[in-house]
Amino acid sequence: MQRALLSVSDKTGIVEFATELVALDFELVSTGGTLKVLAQAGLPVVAIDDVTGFPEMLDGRVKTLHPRVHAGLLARRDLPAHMQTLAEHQITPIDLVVVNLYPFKETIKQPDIKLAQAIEQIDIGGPSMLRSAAKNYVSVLPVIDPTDYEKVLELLHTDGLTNPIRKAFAAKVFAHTAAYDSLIATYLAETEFPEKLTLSYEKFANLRYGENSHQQATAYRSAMPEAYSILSADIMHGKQLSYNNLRDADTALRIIADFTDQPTVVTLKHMNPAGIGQADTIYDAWDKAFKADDISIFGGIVVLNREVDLKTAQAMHQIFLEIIIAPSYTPEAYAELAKKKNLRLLKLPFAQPIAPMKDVVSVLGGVLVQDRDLETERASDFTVVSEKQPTADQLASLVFAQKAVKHVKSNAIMVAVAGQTLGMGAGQPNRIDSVKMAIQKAQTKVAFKEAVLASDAFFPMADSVAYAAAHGIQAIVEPGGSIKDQASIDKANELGIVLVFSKTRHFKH
Ligand SMILES: NC(=O)c1ncn([C@@H]2O[C@H](COP(=O)(O)O)[C@@H](O)[C@H]2O)c1NC=O
Repeated sequence: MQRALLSVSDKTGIVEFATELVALDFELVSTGGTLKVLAQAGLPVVAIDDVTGFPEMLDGRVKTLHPRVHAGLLARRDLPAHMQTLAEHQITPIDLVVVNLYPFKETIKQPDIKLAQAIEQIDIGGPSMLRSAAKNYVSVLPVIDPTDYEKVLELLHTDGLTNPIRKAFAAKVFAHTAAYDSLIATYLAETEFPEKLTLSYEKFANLRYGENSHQQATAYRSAMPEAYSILSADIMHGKQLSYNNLRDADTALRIIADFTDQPTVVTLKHMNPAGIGQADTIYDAWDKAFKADDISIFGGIVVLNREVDLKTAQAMHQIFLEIIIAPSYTPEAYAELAKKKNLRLLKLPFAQPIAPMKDVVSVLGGVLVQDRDLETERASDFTVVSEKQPTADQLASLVFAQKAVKHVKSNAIMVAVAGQTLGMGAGQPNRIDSVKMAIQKAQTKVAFKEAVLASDAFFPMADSVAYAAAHGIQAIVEPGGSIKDQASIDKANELGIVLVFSKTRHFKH
């Protein structure tokens, strides 16, 4: 007769599983709550106290932590000395361990949970048994997941528990206990940048491929998911998002989060905003965003921060788009947009701000961890450094341009008027080229005569100010901080334009 030890917090399917184990001639051993459920179902079960010779004690902190349990799990069946030791101490080997852990994650997700309550949900005995069983997987099968019960029964019935299959169960245990401990470590940590970085993510979806079709990829979601995340969005229509879609959509969500005060639309391609429009209605905001760059939007992503109405849907329907993300759609708008089979319609509430978590990027051989850039500047953060003062309209345009340029890949330049981007220079290795690109694009727009220019970082020399002024820009905002700031200020004064320092740099690499 083989022995199975069952000790589970999540009792889903345990009675059915245990019934089959009894039919397979297993002797069941169990801890308090699990024993009660099994006994109530009429199953023969030995109490853990009768195995250890000790009562479960200290409010359940010690139940299975005993040599009679762990020697029974860890003894090597192929070593006569080990089996002799078990016999000397009258310890019965354990062949199957069915354990799932105290729900620590679910506990800390609850609002207002106290540290003492969380600590009581740190499982000690369960992971210990699982680890012992997993180390000795050749002889002991650890089962951690109720969705595996059926598979385990089939393997037991068919004598299919080969060593590679047992090893896979062991690996699942160590991944699970590592993830469990990682959450505990993060929860208890007193520092944001610990000596050992342990991150806990769970498989979200296998992706068709990565950035390119020869790269495989999978999306993982944080074990503590954020509400405001592309991975939390409801895909109402269309197929699964690709790797590039997810990155682009994530960028779009980060951008629109900085524009909550008015109906706003962001169009996006290749991680850069193609256009940003703000207006009193969502249709007008769409119209401005679309007209900001009606070429780049082709095949792009649109994110809106208000309900999509029919008029806006009809306008968007004219264009080939990959994804639309909005907090809601009127039924008519949804019906209009859903006519396109391949267009993805996503729903995500925009009430929550971006969580002040860390962003992680990989480099060869490591990762870099930093705070998210959640700074946005208001007019009151600006210092006018030119002799010429901005008008109220220019100030509003400078604030809008500054918010927009933060989301453009460096070296970033944005030419805009309040409520509409007009031209962008993105990702050029020198700033003056970005200035030229942004102005060239913006010049084709009617609103250009009112346009201002924003730069994500300081101008290293006065050439950008000179070029902008020569091409009709009347006001510029940049963080300042260059040793040559004075040259830019002098140039602005010489050419009679406004120069404002925002103080905060917004590199985005
Ligand atoms: N303290 C121990 O020795 C111990 N042994 C097993 N457990 C856990 O107790 C739970 C099951 O308890 P019960 O059968 O009483 O409902 C399982 O989640 C199991 O992982 C323990 N609890 C916490 O560490």
